[in-house]
Amino acid sequence: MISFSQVCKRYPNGFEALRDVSFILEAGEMALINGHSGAGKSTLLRLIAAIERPTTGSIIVNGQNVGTLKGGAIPFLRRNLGLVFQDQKILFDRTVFQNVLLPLQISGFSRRAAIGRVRAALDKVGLLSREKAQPITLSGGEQQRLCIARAIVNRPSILIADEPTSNLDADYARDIMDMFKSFNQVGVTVLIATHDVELLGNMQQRIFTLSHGKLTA
Ligand SMILES: Nc1ncnc2c1ncn2[C@@H]1O[C@H](COP(=O)(O)OP(=O)(O)OP(=O)(O)O)[C@@H](O)[C@H]1O
Repeated sequence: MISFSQVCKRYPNGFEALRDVSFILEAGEMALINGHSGAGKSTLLRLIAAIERPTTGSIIVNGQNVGTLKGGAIPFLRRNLGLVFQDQKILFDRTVFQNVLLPLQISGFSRRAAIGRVRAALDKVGLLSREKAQPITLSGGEQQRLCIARAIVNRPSILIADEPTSNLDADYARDIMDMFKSFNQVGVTVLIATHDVELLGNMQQRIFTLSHGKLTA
């Protein structure tokens, strides 16, 4: 469950990116965050992952108060979060398999225990047959799938994605959205920021709209 209560985020330069934002996303729900460029979508997602801290208000993620979490507890919070953020670069000097293995190695899995999980994650995103490939040989849509495999390999209870369909054509974008829906259908809580209004037209999910840092719907 993700709960925001009267959250404000003011960056050090004084800019107020989020103002009095409150909402609850129940465990197992899926929602989209829509809004103009600069509306605060990425800021909201970064707060959930404790990449940024709220200035005021409280943010509860899986029962933990993320705003006051000590630095040492953050890796444990993130283990339960699958993050698909644009600044998480693919490692182009490693294979597809090795890219997905990395989060498990960081979590301390033995290679033997990790192999099955990596293959299961690649299978879910349709990239199992490309496990030995170099990421540079993947299409844009396949690279995005690789990022998703990397986000889900830890089997997180919450999946958060920032503009996961940007730069993809409509068919690929639909595929990626269908993938998120299928994760949600097996119980994962999913929150996706997108400004792709065309995509929103096809979605049955809850939609939060941000405008100049305020939740308007
Ligand atoms: N570290 C920062 N310091 C100062 N201002 C910031 C910082 N990060 C973001 N902002 C500002 O906060 C506002 C919200 O940014 P954010 O990236 O959350 O918007 P967004 O809705 O995700 O936009 P986009 O769709 O363009 O990615 C913007 O005006 C941005 O310039």
